[in-house]
Amino acid sequence: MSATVIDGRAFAAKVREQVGEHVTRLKEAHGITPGLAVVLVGEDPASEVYVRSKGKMTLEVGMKSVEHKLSAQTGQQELLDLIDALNNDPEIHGILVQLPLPDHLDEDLVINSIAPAKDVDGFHVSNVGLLGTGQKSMVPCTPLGCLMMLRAHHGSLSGMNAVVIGRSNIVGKPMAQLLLGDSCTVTIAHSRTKDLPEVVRRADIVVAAVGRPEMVPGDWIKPGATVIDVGINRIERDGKKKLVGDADYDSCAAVAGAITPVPGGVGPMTIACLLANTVTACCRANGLEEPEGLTA
Ligand SMILES: NC(=O)C1=CN([C@@H]2O[C@H](COP(=O)(O)OP(=O)(O)OC[C@H]3O[C@@H](n4cnc5c(N)ncnc54)[C@H](OP(=O)(O)O)[C@@H]3O)[C@@H](O)[C@H]2O)C=CC1
Ligand SMILES: Nc1nc(=O)c2c([nH]1)NC[C@@H]1CN(c3ccc(C(=O)N[C@@H](CCC(=O)O)C(=O)O)cc3)C=[N+]21
Ligand SMILES: [Mg+2]
Repeated sequence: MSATVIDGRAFAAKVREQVGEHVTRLKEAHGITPGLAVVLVGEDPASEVYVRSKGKMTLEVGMKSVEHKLSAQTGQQELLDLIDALNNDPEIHGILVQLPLPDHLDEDLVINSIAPAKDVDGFHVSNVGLLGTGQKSMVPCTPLGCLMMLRAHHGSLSGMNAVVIGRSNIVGKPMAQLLLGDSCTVTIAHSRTKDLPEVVRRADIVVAAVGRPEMVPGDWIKPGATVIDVGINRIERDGKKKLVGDADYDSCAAVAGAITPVPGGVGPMTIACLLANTVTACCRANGLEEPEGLTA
């Protein structure tokens, strides 16, 4: 048996199409164009690729896209002043500050200076608290994209055993919250977890968000389980540059029931959810009914 490949690229295209329809409706019925601002500090080449692709897709769905590229030496106050200006700009509905920030900047302080209603990453402490207590919030894009694919594949997730490998604030922890919200029995594993293979073997759903190339082998996977691979790792093999996930794709696909590939899985869904969150933020800011099916 071989796994169903969950096509994140195709799924993301459908989400963007829905987002585009809402953007058209906002423009035609209300004269409003949703706007997203992306702030990039320093010149990490991988981040620049990602920021460019976000900008392109933002324009494709008809939204306004603004990029602020600041030098790696940007001071904390300068960055806070820019965020303050974006917070007060009525044409901007979503603000994303690309992480990680250079070491001299206080990431928590910067993220928490974004107006929660414009925090389309869902990283502000007030959105984290709202998500954790089951209240309406902005939901982090990567976990939201994973949840959408899981719901589409399984229908209900109720009662399933989910193991999330990784406990970061941007992926692992919010992913666990969303799975709990859908009534999974959730285990969060991390670098101190004892006997990780045994823990993973109990999972009906495995979400790998570790940042270690091909760390999860097929013999950790319960036959028929669903593997969601969040990892984006750039490696070189046989002299060629390659992008691989945190799961060893071939051996996992041989035993899993379903699996997301890298590239073409979670990554494109992350960007589609960013656009979805921007439309949601725009609707909320204007007291309009928000799109259905585009949030948790
Ligand atoms: N597709 C997408 O859209 C996105 C992809 N990513 C990718 O996802 C991956 C994870 O990102 P992120 O959450 O930011 O990473 P972090 O580095 O912030 O967190 C990694 C987590 O993995 C855990 N970990 C590390 N080594 C092991 C191990 N040997 N066994 C078990 N757990 C381990 C760490 O544990 P501990 O806490 O104990 O240190 C930590 O909790 C990366 O590859 C990143 O590039 C990230 C964001 C979006
Ligand atoms: N504030 C903030 N929010 C983020 O959401 C955020 C961030 N900072 N910092 C970096 C990580 C990483 N991330 C990715 C999103 C999409 C792809 C993506 O589209 N990947 C393509 C491949 C792209 C390629 O070829 O390089 C794919 O998987 O198919 C990758 C990585 C969002 N992040
Ligand atoms: Mg980190």
